[in-house]
Amino acid sequence: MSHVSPEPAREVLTPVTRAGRSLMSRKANAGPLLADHDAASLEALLVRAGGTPSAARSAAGRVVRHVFRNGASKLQSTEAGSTEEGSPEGVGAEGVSAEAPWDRAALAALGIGAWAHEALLSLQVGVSLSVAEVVPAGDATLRLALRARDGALLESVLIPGPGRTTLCVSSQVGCARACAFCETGRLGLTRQLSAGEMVDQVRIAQALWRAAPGGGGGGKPALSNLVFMGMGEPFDNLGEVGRAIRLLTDGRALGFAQSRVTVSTVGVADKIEAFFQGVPAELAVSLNAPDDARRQAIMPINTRFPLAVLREALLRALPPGRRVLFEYVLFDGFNDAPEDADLLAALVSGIRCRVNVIPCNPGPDPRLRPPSQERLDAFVARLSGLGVTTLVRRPRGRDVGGACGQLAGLLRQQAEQAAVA
Ligand SMILES: C[S@@+](CC[C@H](N)C(=O)[O-])C[C@H]1O[C@@H](n2cnc3c(N)ncnc32)[C@H](O)[C@@H]1O
Ligand code: SF4
Repeated sequence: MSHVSPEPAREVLTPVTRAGRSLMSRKANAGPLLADHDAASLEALLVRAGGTPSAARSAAGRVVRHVFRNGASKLQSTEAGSTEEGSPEGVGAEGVSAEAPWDRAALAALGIGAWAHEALLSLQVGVSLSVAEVVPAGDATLRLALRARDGALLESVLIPGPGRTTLCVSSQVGCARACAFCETGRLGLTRQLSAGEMVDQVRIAQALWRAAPGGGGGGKPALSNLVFMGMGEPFDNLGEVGRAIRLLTDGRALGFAQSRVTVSTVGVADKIEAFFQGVPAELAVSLNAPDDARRQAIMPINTRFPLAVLREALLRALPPGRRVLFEYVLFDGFNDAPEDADLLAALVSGIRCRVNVIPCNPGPDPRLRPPSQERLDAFVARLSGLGVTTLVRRPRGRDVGGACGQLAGLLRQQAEQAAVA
């Protein structure tokens, strides 16, 4: 558990670019968020405020139910069709408003004593992000550009499916890991997101989806699945990611099933054990190459954690009955030969897993292109033939820059405008 901090960070990690230059100030922020807490850290806060452990636990439980479960039904998107920066067709929202009442009377009505009121009312319960842009793709995917209280821009992607609706959540603004094929990696790291900012991506998406024609109760499946596969490397922000997921999966709060929440890591091997011990979610690991030489060429993380180290860490930490989802982005002529499927099968052998094969989306390096359908089919057939459970992840939202590895759009526009000015 050493990497999963029990307390919300009062100040996020120093925001720096890859060049080490400070980009963002959080001074403008209007105070700590209730959603930065899970029930356990809220309980600890209430003990510090003078409550007994049992009174604090009971009050924390009532508060998370009031704000995140009962309050969720009151969250609404406002002004459909109008956004801060434009009026996309279909779903649109200026913001998300009308949360649960939050004052002394509301707390008293919950049976929470006056001893806890000041500490609780110092926390903001409103959604901390505003909707900057909602961009619908041709395949019904929605790319959501969201603005934090300090002006930082981040993106989430809502992916409706026939049987389920999934939200792709960001864990950082940018990413420090610099994978050659990923637009987010090209940005460098701007700053960490807090747990509350991750929870608020979900709260906003839920409200927008409910308001969408046919969304939510209107016949389309409700938002039920979360994948931490948006901007950023979740294991580089594991304390906040863990706290967000504990709140998201708390039955009194947002109530997502652990089996429907997946965290994807680039392969930060020394945090895998902490993940399994402290985060109630499934694990995905991005492999993307079948040997060290090629992985190193496109993923700088491989220098620190080569494939053998990653494999060893997984074998050691994977709890009984659990399995890993391996992600393998397929690049034409680079890692998609039949012999590469053989190497990949050997790499994952002995690990309970599935492999998700992902045809590459256009990214920063024009030399990395998706394979032909024939090569994709041949690779999948070869891997499956070796006994590896293999699925193909079809690109969603590619036409609006919302597919895997493409999230960076608004941030890059902003940087380009700043360069011109
Ligand atoms: C954007 S990452 C975020 C999560 C985490 N940082 C990671 O790398 O696993 C989510 C997934 O997108 C994949 N990805 C990145 N760039 C891509 C691209 N251009 N085409 C297809 N998938 C890509 C990554 O390999 C990873 O499996
Ligand atoms: S693939 Fe993941 S780890 Fe690599 S740069 Fe993109 S977001 Fe970061």
